[in-house]
Amino acid sequence: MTDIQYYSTFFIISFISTLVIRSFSKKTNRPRFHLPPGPRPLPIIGHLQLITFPLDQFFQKLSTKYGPIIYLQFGASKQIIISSASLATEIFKTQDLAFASRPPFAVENRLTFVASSFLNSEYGDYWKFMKKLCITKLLSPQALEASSGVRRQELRSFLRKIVESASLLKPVDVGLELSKLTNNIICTMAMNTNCSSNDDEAEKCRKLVQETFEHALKLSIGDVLGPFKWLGFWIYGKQAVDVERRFDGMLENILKQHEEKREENSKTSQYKDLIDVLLEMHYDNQAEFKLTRTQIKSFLLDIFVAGTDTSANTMQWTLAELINHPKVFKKVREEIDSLVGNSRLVEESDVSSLPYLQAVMKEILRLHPLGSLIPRKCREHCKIDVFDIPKNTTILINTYAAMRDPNLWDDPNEFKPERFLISKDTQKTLARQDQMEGQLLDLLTFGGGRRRCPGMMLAFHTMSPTVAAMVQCFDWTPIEEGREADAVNMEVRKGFIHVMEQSLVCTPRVRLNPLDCIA
Ligand code: HEM
Repeated sequence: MTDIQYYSTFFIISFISTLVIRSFSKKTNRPRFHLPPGPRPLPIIGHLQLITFPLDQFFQKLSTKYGPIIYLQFGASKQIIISSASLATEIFKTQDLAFASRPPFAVENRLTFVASSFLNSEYGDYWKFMKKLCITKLLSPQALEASSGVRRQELRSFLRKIVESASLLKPVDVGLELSKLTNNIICTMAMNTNCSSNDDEAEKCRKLVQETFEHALKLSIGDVLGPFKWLGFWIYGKQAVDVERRFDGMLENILKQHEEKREENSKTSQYKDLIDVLLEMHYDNQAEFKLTRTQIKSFLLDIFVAGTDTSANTMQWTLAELINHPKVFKKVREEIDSLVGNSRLVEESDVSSLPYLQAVMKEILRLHPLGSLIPRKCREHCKIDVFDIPKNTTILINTYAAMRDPNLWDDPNEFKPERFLISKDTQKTLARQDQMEGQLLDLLTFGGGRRRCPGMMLAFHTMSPTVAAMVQCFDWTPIEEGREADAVNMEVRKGFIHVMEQSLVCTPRVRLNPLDCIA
């Protein structure tokens, strides 16, 4: 189904169904709330007819007219959109607990893994337990230190492939290769399976994660349909169930392989990977939380969905911006050369001594926040500014708009890494100073508060050395429609997340052969 067919179906079904809902609904004595402003809604469909894509840019445009907090209604789905850094900070810091849940996913009960997902879960004991597990076993500073060898090895495999293409003067689908790289890193970190030496299995996993993501977006049509949400499942559910079934099969195999080794390992006190720990919690009747097999699989799917294409797409944006800004590219390269020289490859441990590279990464995360609409649910009735936020309302925090706010950032749409090198006393406003404090930690790109992305440091440990190596070792010529182009097309895909319309394809030319530097 093409995008146009998809959106027309989406529109027609939501229109008909909300019409039906209306005709059956009775008038109730609902409390009167002082809701945020917004455009005048049409009966039944609300603001559906106004929507344009990309969605974050559509909300940004509305916010310039109606302000930083807007109330919108899409069919049966009602939401409040937040577009300023100060209101986002209020949600993430001052009222963090009240906004610590995610909105329910329309058809989650029909999809086993989605129903058990901790990423989408309500705030509560299950979420707390899974988040702790995720951090201690995978994302704590100690776990990241322990997995640095995995990232090093996978980065070298990635660079080898680029050198091969360069020697054949063959264009590389950089987006695809970066997606394989991050997938291999997460696969190996989570499952202790060397994915780059088992390309088929890793590729199967990567495609399944992508399909899961695409189907989840399509199924979100159910939110608009209210009580008729099953219609959304009726149209798209079959494919989603099929993806779940295939993912289940793949993970079941991996769990069985670990179970076979379990007995052996327990005698030899061998290193336990994440799956070993999860299986222990599955078999131990005394465990603090006895995990089901489905919860284990759902947890792994969460880690893949959250941790792979997020970093890959961000790196893709980075290389694209660097190609389009040759002076910045040159400056990053000079910084690396002066620190590292030309006889060894730049390493993860060098990044802390490369301030300009770090500024580039921050500027990319400001301009291109991948999940630019962060979904939260209000757990109790509360107020933002002077407006009522009724209990269970869905909130979308538009980090794309907040981080391009002209009141906070000079030339907000320009790629200017230097802004992150400015000393604190020359910053423009207090709000911005607050945002800059701790630099990495307060970038809204990773959300905030209890639900803030726990993978932020892993993302930096993966992205910074990869980008550094791509700049240190290669020159890149972008390819558009099969021909060399002067610049990369920076168009954003017309959808729900902030990704490039087309995967970045480039011809690499070796400048410093990484294979000569790799022992
Ligand atoms: C550039 C890369 C990444 C970006 C831009 C990103 C962004 C985000 C955002 C915006 C959220 C929602 C935060 C909120 O509600 O306040 C999130 C949640 C999450 N991220 Fe990331 N992320 C990235 C990489 C990663 C990585 C590498 C992992 C590692 C597995 C990861 C794991 C998670 C998890 C588990 C959650 C759910 C947290 C929860 O609901 O409690 N992310 N991420």
